[in-house]
Amino acid sequence: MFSDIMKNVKAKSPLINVITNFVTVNDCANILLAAGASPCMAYDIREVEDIVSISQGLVINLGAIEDDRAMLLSTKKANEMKIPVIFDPVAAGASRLRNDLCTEFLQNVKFSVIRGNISEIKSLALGSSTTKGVDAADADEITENNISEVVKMAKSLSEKTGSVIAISGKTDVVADHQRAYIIKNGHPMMALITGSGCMLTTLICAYCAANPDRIFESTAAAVCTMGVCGEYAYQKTIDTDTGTSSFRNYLIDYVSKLDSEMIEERMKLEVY
Ligand SMILES: Nc1ncnc2c1ncn2[C@@H]1O[C@H](COP(=O)(O)OP(=O)(O)O)[C@@H](O)[C@H]1O
Ligand SMILES: Cc1ncsc1CCOP(=O)(O)O
Ligand SMILES: [Mg+2]
Repeated sequence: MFSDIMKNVKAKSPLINVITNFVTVNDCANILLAAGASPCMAYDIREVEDIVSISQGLVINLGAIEDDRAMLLSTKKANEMKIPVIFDPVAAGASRLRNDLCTEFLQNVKFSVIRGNISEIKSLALGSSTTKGVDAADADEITENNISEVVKMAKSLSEKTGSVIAISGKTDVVADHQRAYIIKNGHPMMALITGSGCMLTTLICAYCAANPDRIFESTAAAVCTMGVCGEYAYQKTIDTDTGTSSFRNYLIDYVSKLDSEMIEERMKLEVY
C-alpha cells in the first residue's frame, strides 16, 4: 500500500528544513537520515528564506519558541514555492504565547499537515487548554467511546484549515475533510521518551516532500512507519534487556531498516 511512497523518499532524498526545539532537534535530524531524507535545521532569520528556497519540505515545531519571525518568514517562502509545510503545535493550550502563535499561524500559513497529540489538536480545534505541557492529558485519551467525536473534530479542523490532520497517541487518526484512517500501531514506551511526536512530524514531512501530490496517504504511511518501528524497537528492548534510552536508538534503527513488507505485515490501519 505504501511501498512507492517509501521508495520515493529514498530515491529523491528530499532536503527538509526543520525549525524545531533544542530538546529533540538531533533526533529529528537522525530520523530524516534514517528514512533516506536530508536534514537542515536552519532557524536564523537572516538565512531561513535562502535555505527554504533549496528545500523540498519545511517543519515548524513550537516546542521551544526562539524566533517566531523566522518561522513566519520561512512558511511564507515555502507557501510561495508550494512545498509541503508541516506544523507541530507542541503544548498548544499551555500558554498564551503558544495559543496566540497558533492562531497567527493558522490564519497566515497554508499547512499541508498539522500533527499533534490529542490535547494539542483539541486546543486548535476547540480552544481547550487541557494539555499536560508537551504531553497529552490522560483525560483526553482516544477511546472506543469518543473516537467518532474525535474523527468529527479532525475532519472539521481539516475543513477549516485545508490541512490533513494527524492525531497521535495509543490510537492515531489521520483525517482530511472527508476521509479518516485509524491506526493502532505503536507501543506505550514511545510516550516514555521525549521526541517521538517531533520525530513523527518530521518523518511526515519527508514522506510528503517526496510525494507532494499524495499528502493524505504519505501522512498515513509515516504514521504507520513510526508505529510499526515502535513495536519492533520495543521487542528489541526486551530481547536485549535494556530500557528507554536504548529504545530511542532502536526506534531510529528500525526506521533505517524498515521496508514496505515489514510495514504491511504489522500495519493495523482501518478506514473509519
Ligand atoms: N500508548 C501508546 N501506544 C502506542 N503508541 C503510542 C502510545 N503513545 C504514543 N504512541 C506513539 O508515539 C508517537 C508520538 O505520539 P505522541 O506521544 O502522541 O506525541 P507527542 O510526543 O507529541 O505527545 C506516535 O507514533 C504514537 O502513535
Ligand atoms: C520536553 C519538551 N519541552 C519543550 S519541547 C519538548 C519536546 C517535546 O517532544 P515530543 O512532543 O516529541 O515529546
Ligand atoms: Mg509533541
